Amino acid sequence: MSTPVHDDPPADPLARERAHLAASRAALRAMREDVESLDISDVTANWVNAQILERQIAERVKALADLSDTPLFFGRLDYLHAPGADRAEGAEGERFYVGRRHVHDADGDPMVVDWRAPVSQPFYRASKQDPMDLALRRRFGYTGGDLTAYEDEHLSDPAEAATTSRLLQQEIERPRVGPMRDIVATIQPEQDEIVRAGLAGSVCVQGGPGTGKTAVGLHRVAYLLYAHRERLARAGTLVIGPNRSFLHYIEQVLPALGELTVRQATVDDLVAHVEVRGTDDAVAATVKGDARMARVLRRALYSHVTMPTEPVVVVRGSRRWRVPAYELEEVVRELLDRGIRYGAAREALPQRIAHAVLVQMERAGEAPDDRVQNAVARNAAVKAAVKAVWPAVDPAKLVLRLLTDADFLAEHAAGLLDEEEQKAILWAKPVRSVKSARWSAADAVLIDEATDLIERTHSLGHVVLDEAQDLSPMQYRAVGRRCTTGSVTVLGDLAQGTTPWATRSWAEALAHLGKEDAVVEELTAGFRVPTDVIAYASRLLPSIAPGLTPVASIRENPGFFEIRDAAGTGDVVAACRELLAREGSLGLIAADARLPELSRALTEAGLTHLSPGEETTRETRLTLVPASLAKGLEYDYVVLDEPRAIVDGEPDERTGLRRLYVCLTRAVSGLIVAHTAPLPEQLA
Ligand SMILES: Nc1ncnc2c1ncn2[C@@H]1O[C@H](COP(=O)(O)OP(=O)(O)OP(=O)(O)O)[C@@H](O)[C@H]1O
Repeated sequence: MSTPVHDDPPADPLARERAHLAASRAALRAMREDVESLDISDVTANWVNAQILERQIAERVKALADLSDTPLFFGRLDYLHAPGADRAEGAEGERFYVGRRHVHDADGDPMVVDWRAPVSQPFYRASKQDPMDLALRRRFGYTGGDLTAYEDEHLSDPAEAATTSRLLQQEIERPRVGPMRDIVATIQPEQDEIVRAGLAGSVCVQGGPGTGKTAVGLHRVAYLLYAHRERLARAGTLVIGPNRSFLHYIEQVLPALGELTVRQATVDDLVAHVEVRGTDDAVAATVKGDARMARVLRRALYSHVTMPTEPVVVVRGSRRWRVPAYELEEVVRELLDRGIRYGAAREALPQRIAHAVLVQMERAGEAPDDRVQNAVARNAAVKAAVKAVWPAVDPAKLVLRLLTDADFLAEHAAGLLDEEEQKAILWAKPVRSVKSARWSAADAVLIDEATDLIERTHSLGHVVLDEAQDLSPMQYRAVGRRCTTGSVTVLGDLAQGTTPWATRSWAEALAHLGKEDAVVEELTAGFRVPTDVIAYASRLLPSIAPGLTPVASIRENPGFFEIRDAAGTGDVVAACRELLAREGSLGLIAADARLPELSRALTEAGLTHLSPGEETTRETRLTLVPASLAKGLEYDYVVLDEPRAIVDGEPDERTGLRRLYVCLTRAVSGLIVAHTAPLPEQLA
């Protein structure tokens, strides 16, 4: 519950602010009605244009919807001086209401300015040290859709001491239900710097659990789309997350910020050239994910190029033109040296050979034009030469051959992969075709690399890569080639890496991405996990990521934290029931292998439960979460079942402890750790 934090002076400023809210709502309604009533019959000459325009109008109407549960503005800024015309959306005013979207009155004067506009920036960044020309920053508190409170900071008044905002604190401590929500009203200065970093540069954020990495990444996309709308509309933006349930969890944040066009995908989605039906053991997957594989693939691909030994003889009319083998070789070498894609060079080769023929024709006194050159390039003899020298290669077949033909692999992996490594990735059984092969996720990444060697991958304007620490070098390369001409925001936590190939340093990761010049920022203020819980989980840090700064929780509510001896699943179910009596969502997190037993126990006890990615509602607030899917998610309360089993579920102790660190850091308001087996020594 928000309460007025301010004693209302007689003029009742709260009533005035409410009046501004009502007027802004009316103005937004008028803006929407304007768009709805647009008559496009005069301006559209044809049906296609009309369809496009209608769709744009429908989207605009949607963007102008007044969502009753999200406040139209959450802050007010009173400048000491009117901001310069170059900086402001409405330069003549000195007072601005900051909200999710721009609203103007009938004269076009701003009633609410977009949080992403330059004039809104001091709302997030101004401080007593640097008031940014603000006389007043006002935050609003809402109950339901009603404006019920406000809180002032007179940043330029030397007599007023700096305070922590109560409304901000209440917002951070609010219980969580359902999917992730936006944080526009409470973005912190260090977060805002990342959100508003320029489009040209890449940014890498290292941050412990709950420091807002995902939130920052999503708000950064929304900001970039605002600041560079046209460029990004052309080039496209993409958010990459670790799995479906995570993407479901975050998918509503951008639409809530008015951004409907951003694609969200997993790395597996990006490289889906073949159907993935197989798996690799850890050793094979690690070798396949190693950056050395890129060189193996390049060598294997270019082994198809052979130097010509025969001349090309082109017959035209009564004349024969002969390009000798040594001259063809020069052409091929020049194409190899230029470093263009395999496929592009293959396409250029016929024209190069034709050019050599044309030079001879000219020497013989003929005056051939472009049409002749094109005809020569299509000549059967030229085509046959190209096929022999620079054959077409199918990327999946190339990878298939490397994984099934020991000699072929040995030839191209020589000096790169040792014998053991080669053996690890060779398929045990012969495979007949690309279709029948049981491709693994790592294989699909290899095919993607080969595809890119042949044909350049389309590059986007901006890519946000979340939970990056789990990517293999080859996966980083796959992401990197999707933003060669754009920039990337990399978000991750080295302590939460749970793959055998997990990232050891951000410098290494950025090199694989091809973004060595990215700035690495660190976030250490924790918004999710209560102090006692994060302190407990941080005991694992020296074993899982020595050198990382532990997260400092900024939650004031100490939360609820208990470690219990459990006699069996009955006690785990009892702990769930106990926490369900409180407000908010509940996650029961357990080792993957323990899920069937726990699911049965919950059902028998009459507790309906969901799977991660399914939306919690007021009626069903319990989700049964396998440890392997807990990453990135959060619940108001968590019951953590049997830590030892979570550690033992992983191939090695360090990965196990990292998985446990992830699971321990999902709770917002409270955590019960229920164990029968002894706890790992770091936590005992
Ligand atoms: N400035 C903020 N104001 C209010 N809430 C915030 C703020 N920053 C982050 N949060 C909240 O803290 C929680 C954790 O944020 P988020 O999931 O982005 O963290 P993360 O760093 O990605 O965590 P993890 O590493 O565990 O995936 C979310 O509920 C988010 O909304």
